[in-house]
Amino acid sequence: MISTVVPIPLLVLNGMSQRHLDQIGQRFDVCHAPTPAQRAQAIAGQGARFRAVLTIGSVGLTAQEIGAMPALELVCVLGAGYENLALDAARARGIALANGAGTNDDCVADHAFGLLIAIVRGMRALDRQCRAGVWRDAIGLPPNVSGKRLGIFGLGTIGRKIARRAAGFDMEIGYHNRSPRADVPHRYFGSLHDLAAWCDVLVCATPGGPATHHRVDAAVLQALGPQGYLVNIARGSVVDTQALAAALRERRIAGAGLDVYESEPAPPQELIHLDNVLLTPHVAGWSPEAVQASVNRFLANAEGYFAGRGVVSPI
Ligand SMILES: NC(=O)C1=CN([C@@H]2O[C@H](COP(=O)(O)OP(=O)(O)OC[C@H]3O[C@@H](n4cnc5c(N)ncnc54)[C@H](O)[C@@H]3O)[C@@H](O)[C@H]2O)C=CC1
Ligand SMILES: O=CC(=O)O
Repeated sequence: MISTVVPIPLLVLNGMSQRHLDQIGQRFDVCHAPTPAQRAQAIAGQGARFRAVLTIGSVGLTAQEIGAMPALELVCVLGAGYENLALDAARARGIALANGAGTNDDCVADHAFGLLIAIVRGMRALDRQCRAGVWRDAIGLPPNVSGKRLGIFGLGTIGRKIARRAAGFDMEIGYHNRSPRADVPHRYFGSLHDLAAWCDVLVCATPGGPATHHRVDAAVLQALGPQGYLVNIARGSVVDTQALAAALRERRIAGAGLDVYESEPAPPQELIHLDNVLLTPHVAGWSPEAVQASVNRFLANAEGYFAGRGVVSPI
């Protein structure tokens, strides 16, 4: 039987594999525009027909673009963050909003913990020294991870997954959120500065955006201290890059493991020559499993919305 249902026009702004575009294309009329030029051209030429947009946090969607799509009803982001999505403009239009909360949390928590272990145990330097024939007695021994104090800035979906992993290492766990959570046994700190002064490793797992901009500043790094480590899998904007580079250079903190940067899509020049920092290319939330789960969540959100049931994971 030939279907007479007309597929709904969907603008996809993020990079995506052909396999996933094909999966989405079975149900939607996909226009894939991952480069700035393609995006501008798609919105200028076909803006009037799109009823849905798929994007990611870093790529976002601006108020001006929303204004150029009069039929737009639904905006979804793959993954968790949505810091560059013009929420106010979308809400003012009554546009439904959804993200992929919880689709990549295990992947991010694994990655955060990988960075944590690698920086505390000094894996980067050990690897280099081992290849150069430097053996154990000639180096300073890196400390234990087990038993250390972990401070989590942003104890949400991902922060709690990091805490679960830390519990397996007998770490003491403290956290800072805007307010304490009733559903966790961990110690709450009303100030990020106090959390940093208490912990051995500070992990950032908050959203980006103005409310968290440069919350990890020179004073917080000073409180973390020369034996302290920083892990950032949240957003680059959460950490003041200049303050971090100075603290690492002057050994006012022991080390850092970073997945996200203010300067994406590249790490800052100030950091790349430093030995006490481990850098990964904003990949913490991206694994084949996590991407597939995010695509499936997008389909559940979009199909739910267009079937009149509403989205599964609203923003
Ligand atoms: N590096 C990567 O590949 C990935 C990074 N992320 C980042 O992780 C973030 C967190 O994701 P989820 O845990 O799913 O979000 P979530 O919303 O479940 O948790 C965020 C937590 O941060 C806290 N928070 C928010 N604003 C705050 C503020 N101003 N001060 C103190 N605490 C605040 C919230 O209370 C909440 O507990 C995302 O928004 C995204 O930016 C997420 C996935 C992958
Ligand atoms: O950065 C990735 C996300 O899921 O947010």
